[in-house]
Amino acid sequence: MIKIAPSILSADFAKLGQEVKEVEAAGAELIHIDVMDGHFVPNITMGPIVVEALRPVTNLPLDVHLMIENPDAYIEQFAKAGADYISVHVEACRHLHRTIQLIRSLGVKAGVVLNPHTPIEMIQHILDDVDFVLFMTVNPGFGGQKFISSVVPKIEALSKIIRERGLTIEIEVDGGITAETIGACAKAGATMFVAGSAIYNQEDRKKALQEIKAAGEAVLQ
Ligand SMILES: O=C(CO)[C@H](O)[C@H](O)COP(=O)(O)O
Ligand SMILES: [Fe+2]
Repeated sequence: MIKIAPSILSADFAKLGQEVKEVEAAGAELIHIDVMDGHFVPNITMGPIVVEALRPVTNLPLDVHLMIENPDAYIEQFAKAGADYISVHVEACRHLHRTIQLIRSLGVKAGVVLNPHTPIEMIQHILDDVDFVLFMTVNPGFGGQKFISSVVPKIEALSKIIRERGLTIEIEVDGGITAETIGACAKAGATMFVAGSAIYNQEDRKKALQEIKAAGEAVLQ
């Protein structure tokens, strides 16, 4: 089962509601919202008011990817705004266990994100407490970057640990996902895929989304 989460980072911000509705109609399973603060990453994007504005526009779960310092200070605002999934970077959290508990206490699915160079050992003691793990396959901060294939063995290794420990954690992949790159990640055990430029920068978004999903499902058959 492959879930596609279009990232609105590559959408037209002047008509965000329409852009979300379009990918929902095209078959998306989640809407991915990239929150950047200009500190943790060298870019500034959107905050809770955008999540709140989009909440009534779609029935899809809102997947909020926090690329910010001190996420604890903003998690409640994002939850109240309507986030269904919130993920935080292990590199940005001083007290990761506390942060994950905070997200869950608000009734939101909690995820931890690893940058391309961050080893999976960093999260082995939080696996009992998270709903999903997000692997960055680009350095966070911008859409439209090239997929970093050296992350794939990390996905494979985590999938094996999840299986061995009998956990029910979903694996999400974010960055440079296309019909060409999704297969290796799906084969490695990922089930949720963020795609920004590969959907929103295309003339026919529905066709682009369906091709990416089909390429992911093809390797599972
Ligand atoms: O978190 C992100 C960047 O930090 C984005 O979700 C990601 O880059 C999506 O864009 P694309 O599919 O174009 O790579
Ligand atoms: Fe993201």
